[in-house]
Amino acid sequence: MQYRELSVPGAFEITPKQFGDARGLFLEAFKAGPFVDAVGHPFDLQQANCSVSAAGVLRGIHFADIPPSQAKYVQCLRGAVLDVVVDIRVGSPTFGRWDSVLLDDVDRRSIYLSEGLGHAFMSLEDNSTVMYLCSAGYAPDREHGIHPLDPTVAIAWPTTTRDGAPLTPQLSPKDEAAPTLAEAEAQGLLPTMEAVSSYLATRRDEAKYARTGQ
Ligand SMILES: Cc1cn([C@H]2C[C@H](O)[C@@H](COP(=O)(O)OP(=O)(O)O[C@H]3O[C@@H](C)C(=O)[C@@H](O)[C@H]3O)O2)c(=O)[nH]c1=O
Repeated sequence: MQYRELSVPGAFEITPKQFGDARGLFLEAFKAGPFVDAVGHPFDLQQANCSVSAAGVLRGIHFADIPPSQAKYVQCLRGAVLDVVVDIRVGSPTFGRWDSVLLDDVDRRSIYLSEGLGHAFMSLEDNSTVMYLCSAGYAPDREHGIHPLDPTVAIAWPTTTRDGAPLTPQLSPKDEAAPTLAEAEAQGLLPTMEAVSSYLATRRDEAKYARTGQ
């Protein structure tokens, strides 16, 4: 299992080792040790989600108020999605930057997004099945969105499926009505880098105390 930090700090691509045999294959989908080594504190599992999406479905860009926000460890069990992380932390040196990982049933990668980051994905084929672990329970009143087609963020969403068929983005009414990044910032909805850093420092201190007693 290999962790690679993306160009948005706090987000990682995780590539598992797959063991194929006559029966099929096996892989470790999540492991606590490598996670702590890469991220600096344990993953606090509070909820696991699953969504199934037709080709072209575009979910996000979503984020939750901090503290505690909601960190996510995402994988695609069937089909393929382009999974995107957006730096929406006001004061971050990489504010507004996005990065992506192809999650599919071939390489079976995961992406981890720490607290305070924006998350979105587009399904690249029918029935793409995404499973993700969350560090906090769903709190609808604390969830927010940014329009995934905001031209300032300018995410390069795929225009075709893996087979080359054209894709039309399909958004929920809630995501269609979401503000741009600039509007969300003006409305005071975005997390600050300071709040994120302070929350993560507490998580790391707690983890160190649990390990060493000091
Ligand atoms: C996210 C969520 C939704 N729901 C319900 C609310 C609603 O009726 C239905 C669909 O919700 P949404 O339209 O918000 O689903 P969706 O657009 O798939 O939202 C998800 O998008 C991705 C990108 C994320 O990062 C997730 O955290 C989550 O925000 O499911 C829950 O009961 N629990 C949950 O944790």
